[in-house]
Amino acid sequence: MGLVELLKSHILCHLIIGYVFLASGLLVNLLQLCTLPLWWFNKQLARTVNCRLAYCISSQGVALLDWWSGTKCTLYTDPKDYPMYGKENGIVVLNHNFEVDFLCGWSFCERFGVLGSSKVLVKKELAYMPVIGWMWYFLEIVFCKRKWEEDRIAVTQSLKKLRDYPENFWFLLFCEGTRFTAQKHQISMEVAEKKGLPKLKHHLLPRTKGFWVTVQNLRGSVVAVYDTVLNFRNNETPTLLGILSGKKYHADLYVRRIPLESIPEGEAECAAWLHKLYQEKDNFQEEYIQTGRYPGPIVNSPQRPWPLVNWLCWSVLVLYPLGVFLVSLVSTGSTLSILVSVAFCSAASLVFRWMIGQTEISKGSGYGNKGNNNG
Ligand SMILES: CC/C=C\C/C=C\C/C=C\C/C=C\C/C=C\C/C=C\CCC(=O)SCCNC(=O)CCNC(=O)[C@H](O)C(C)(C)COP(=O)(O)OP(=O)(O)OC[C@H]1O[C@@H](n2cnc3c(N)ncnc32)[C@H](O)[C@@H]1OP(=O)(O)O
Ligand SMILES: CCCCCCCCCCCCCCCC(=O)OC[C@@H](O)COP(=O)(O)O
Repeated sequence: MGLVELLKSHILCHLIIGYVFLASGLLVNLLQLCTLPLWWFNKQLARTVNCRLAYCISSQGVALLDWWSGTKCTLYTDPKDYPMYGKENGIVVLNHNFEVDFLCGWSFCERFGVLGSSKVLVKKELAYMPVIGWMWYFLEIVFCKRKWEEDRIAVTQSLKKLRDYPENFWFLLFCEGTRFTAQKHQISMEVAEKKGLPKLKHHLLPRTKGFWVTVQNLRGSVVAVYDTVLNFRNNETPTLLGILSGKKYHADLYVRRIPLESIPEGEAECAAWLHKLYQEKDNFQEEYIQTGRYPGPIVNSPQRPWPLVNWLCWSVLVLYPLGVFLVSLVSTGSTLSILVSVAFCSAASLVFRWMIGQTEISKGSGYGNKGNNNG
């Protein structure tokens, strides 16, 4: 292990990264709160400002993936569709097998200039997470309880609000509704059998209601569905802790652009369309496993320097006062103030570790397991 690798895996570096993320993130959350009065007299300006502020937070995740760990993300897509990416609104349908799939998604959003405005249908539990969850509230992210009877009205209302969004956005849908585990897969295939649907080898059976309601409510403002499949080379299953420790991975993303007008309007027809899409996704996944690649060519989608610039700026801004504070604490501080500071830092590290824990599949929800939500 070289010196740089050793340094990247050192806990002190992780604590510094965590501190920069939490301190800058909470500061941005505070700035977002200050934009509230703006919503009353210029809503579109408030939305644009919030997209820029959100970029300050989510691009730190991209900097960590692209610049700190050096993870590469390769894009397979039709070159004639490439110029449309980032220039139109799209619904992204992605497989949900990896703990860092959201970071790879963010990395692609960044490359196409839609990171600040990116949207997702996300489980309600994440709304309460400091920094990210609070940022999402101001971005008008759509939250769901994964209970259709309770979600139907709230999700529809949130989607309708996005119709006049002033920035281009990608709306991410993990239609499987939860991360893939062997047990959830077995249960969902029992459901597939009961419904007379073909079995999927690499995906859970998609939940169709969220997709249908999204397509219905965003018709006219969203132009296409991006069917996407994500995998990592060498059968790796990356973790956020691995990335934080500087471990380099190689992601391959397949993107297929499907015009929205080709998707049926009726609920049953739309659900059948989605089931067929997942059968095709399953075939792309199988092809990747067998050959190490997807159909179609690789298209170069270069990284931009802005996440790194953003990260460095925030680091200077929040590390300088910390340095000044620590020096004065050591030189003039009482034992009590030193103890209080140590306790505060320990609490902040625990919060950061808890946030990382939210990405871990082993700590995932029981949604989709037997006896839990229609399982
Ligand atoms: C060029 C590059 C392009 C792209 C780059 C890629 C990506 C970048 C894009 C954007 C990035 C943006 C942000 C990313 C950042 C962070 C996001 C991170 C993660 C958060 C994600 C989550 O939180 S996922 C969890 C929440 N989301 C969802 O659940 C969505 C899917 N779910 C639905 O749509 C659901 O329908 C619902 C949530 C709306 C409602 O849930 P409910 O459980 O009530 O669902 P249903 O009513 O649909 O389910 C009941 C039906 O399902 C059948 N059933 C029963 N058991 C099962 C089972 N085990 N598996 C499958 N189906 C089952 C049941 O029989 C019912 O059938 P019906 O026939 O009656 O419908
Ligand atoms: C320097 C920057 C550091 C960035 C690190 C950010 C810290 C962690 C942020 C956590 C962001 C939360 C996103 C995780 C989302 C996720 O993957 O949710 C899973 C859900 O889909 C399904 O849940 P489940 O049913 O439990 O599988």
